Amino acid sequence: MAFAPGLLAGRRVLVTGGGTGLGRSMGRRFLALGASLAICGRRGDVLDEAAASFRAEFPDRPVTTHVCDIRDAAAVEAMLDAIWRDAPADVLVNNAAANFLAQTHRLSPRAVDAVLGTTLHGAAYCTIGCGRRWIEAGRPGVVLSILTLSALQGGAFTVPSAMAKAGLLAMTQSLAVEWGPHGIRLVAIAPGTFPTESAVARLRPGGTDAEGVPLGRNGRHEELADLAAFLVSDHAGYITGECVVADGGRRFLGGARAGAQAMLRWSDEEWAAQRARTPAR
Ligand SMILES: CCCCCCCCC/C=C/C(=O)SCCNC(=O)CCNC(=O)[C@H](O)C(C)(C)COP(=O)(O)OP(=O)(O)OC[C@H]1O[C@@H](n2cnc3c(N)ncnc32)[C@H](O)[C@@H]1OP(=O)(O)O
Ligand SMILES: NC(=O)C1=CN([C@@H]2O[C@H](COP(=O)(O)OP(=O)(O)OC[C@H]3O[C@@H](n4cnc5c(N)ncnc54)[C@H](OP(=O)(O)O)[C@@H]3O)[C@@H](O)[C@H]2O)C=CC1
Repeated sequence: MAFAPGLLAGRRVLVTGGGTGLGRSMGRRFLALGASLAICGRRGDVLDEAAASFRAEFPDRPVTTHVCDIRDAAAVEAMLDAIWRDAPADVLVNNAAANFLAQTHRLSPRAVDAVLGTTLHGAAYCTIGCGRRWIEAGRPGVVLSILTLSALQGGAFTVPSAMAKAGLLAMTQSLAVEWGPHGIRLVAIAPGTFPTESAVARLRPGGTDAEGVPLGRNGRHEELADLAAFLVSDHAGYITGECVVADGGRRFLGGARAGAQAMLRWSDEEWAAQRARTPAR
């Protein structure tokens, strides 16, 4: 571990989508650094399994689970009320997101809403709900949003996701100003490829080789977790409104997202096959 073990001692962190993938890896690192953790998602069994694994590894660290569809603003408020009843959260990590590969001209309104509803609206509800509580109580706070490279450079075939993540970047920059006087920091990470079961199935039909990555490999979960821990800690106390890219240099090799060049030539059959192998959730 790269940091002093007590780096996040006494901090209460809420990670949306913290039962799987990168959210789970970040949550684990926050616990290891002394934080207590709340995780949310739509599937209670997934959250319970993650919490059991956390408790087995960190028996003295509090972990709570919250079944919550963040697309539902009232459900987000109810979750935040439940968390605050124990004690106020200090850190929010906007990690939950929805995404799939699709040709944009074929997206239905419901498909657009499915992505924007979670990735943009859900993160906005969580951020505003935490910010309002912090400001009313005169408490500081930190919001870390997990973006993607497409927030910075567009993302063909994942257009609603790119739109949503770009919106979160605008939120980060805007609220850094508006909420700065209240001692609230907003920071973001734009990860390159950090393989997770869900993202591989949805977004990398051809596998996860590191083509187009100057450093020659994909990201490791512990590298993202280290960066997240630093950014939410007091060591990053003068950083706000900033987005840190962790992509092994991929952004500088060319514009198109890895894989998009081949997708430009996919047939209708190949798109149908990709749709068929994309898990519903
Ligand atoms: C390592 C890797 C590096 C990857 C490197 C690149 C990284 C990119 C950065 C982003 C990464 C991520 O976000 S990774 C995170 C990915 N994780 C997730 O997506 C988890 C959550 N996702 C989900 O729950 C589902 O996939 C999702 C469809 C979004 C929502 O599920 P719901 O049950 O709410 O919705 P559904 O009822 O199934 O579908 C709603 C509508 O969307 C349509 N729809 C559903 N799937 C569709 C599809 N594939 N193509 C077109 N349209 C689709 C349906 O037909 C519906 O429209 P109608 O037919 O009109 O009714
Ligand atoms: N993996 C990668 O290479 C990259 C990932 N990212 C970003 O990292 C983050 C995590 O991605 P990753 O770990 O790969 O993917 P996952 O699919 O594993 O993570 C998404 C999590 O969000 C939860 N979630 C989805 N929709 C909702 C909702 N409506 N309400 C509440 N929770 C929801 C899911 O749980 P449930 O389904 O139970 O609700 C799941 O736990 C995302 O923001 C993604 O955009 C960015 C760039 C690259």
